[in-house]
Amino acid sequence: MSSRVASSSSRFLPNPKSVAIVGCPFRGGQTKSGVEKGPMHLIESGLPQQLAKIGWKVQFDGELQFEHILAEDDPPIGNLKNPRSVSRVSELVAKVVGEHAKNGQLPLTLGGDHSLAMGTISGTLEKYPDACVVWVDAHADINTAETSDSGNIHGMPLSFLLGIGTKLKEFSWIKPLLTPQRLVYIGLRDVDAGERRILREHGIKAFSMHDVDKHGIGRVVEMALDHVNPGRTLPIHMSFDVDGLDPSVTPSTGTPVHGGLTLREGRYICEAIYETGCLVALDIVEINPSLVDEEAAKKTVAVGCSLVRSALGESLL
Ligand SMILES: NC(=[NH2+])NCCC[C@H](N)C(=O)O
Ligand SMILES: [Mn+2]
Ligand SMILES: [Mn+2]
Repeated sequence: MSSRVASSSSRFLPNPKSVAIVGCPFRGGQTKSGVEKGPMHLIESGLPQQLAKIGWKVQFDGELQFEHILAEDDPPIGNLKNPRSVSRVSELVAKVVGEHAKNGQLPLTLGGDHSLAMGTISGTLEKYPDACVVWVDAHADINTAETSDSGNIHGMPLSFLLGIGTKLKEFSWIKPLLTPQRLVYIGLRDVDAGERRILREHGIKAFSMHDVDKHGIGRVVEMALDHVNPGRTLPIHMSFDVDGLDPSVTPSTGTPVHGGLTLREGRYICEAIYETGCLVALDIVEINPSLVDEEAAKKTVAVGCSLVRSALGESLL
């Protein structure tokens, strides 16, 4: 079994295994405070040491500093909240993630809210223009300024990456390099009406919780990969929103939705992606330690760490 992993893992995984942790204490893509504390909780609960223990060389130089680039005056554009801050932070994240990828490291981005994926995926596509995206989430995060009811940009990163919706000069740094065939979802169960339309019109493949119940997680991951990465030859960026898991597993998150993935299903997704040997970047986002009691926050952080370890090969040693 280890030889299977070793042979396939050489395709894109850095050798020796080297991960660069990008801590992003950012909350401007949504309105609840606390999600900016997610990265430090993951770090302080021992994530770097855990990754070192499973054979990774870990670089972590402290969290990214955003204060100096946050817009002092950031009125909504249309209904978009904090648009300039979201844009500037993501642009910085894109640079940092892109540089780590070019250095041959696997960038591991700790959020922060999911608007950061505009940056992380842009950074990945700089180095790997043909990368595909596996998006694990309760939500589709593909609203445009026109379809979003909330105006929260964490519900929109994919529309920017795909170049769907009105172009805004504030976000003109984003190259819409992602194509609808290179994106696949797992775990969806709270998709807005406008988002359904977008998914349908662009033929974007999504595996909802209904599909997980019907086929089982093993088959769902296989079908998802067959869709975006049929020969397992393309690099994979996995963007994991912890609200993809059931709130009983990850209670401490800003937009929980019942009926989600079990802990094992979440970890299985991560293990299966690792097993392809194609993982080049990983995001873990939307842990908000301030929303529930301390015990539930701790539990959510511990689950976040376990997802990362699974995606970096812990269970397949
Ligand atoms: N990354 C997230 N948790 N996104 C939640 C998005 C919820 C809703 N669809 C919205 O646009 O506001
Ligand atoms: Mn979500
Ligand atoms: Mn999300």
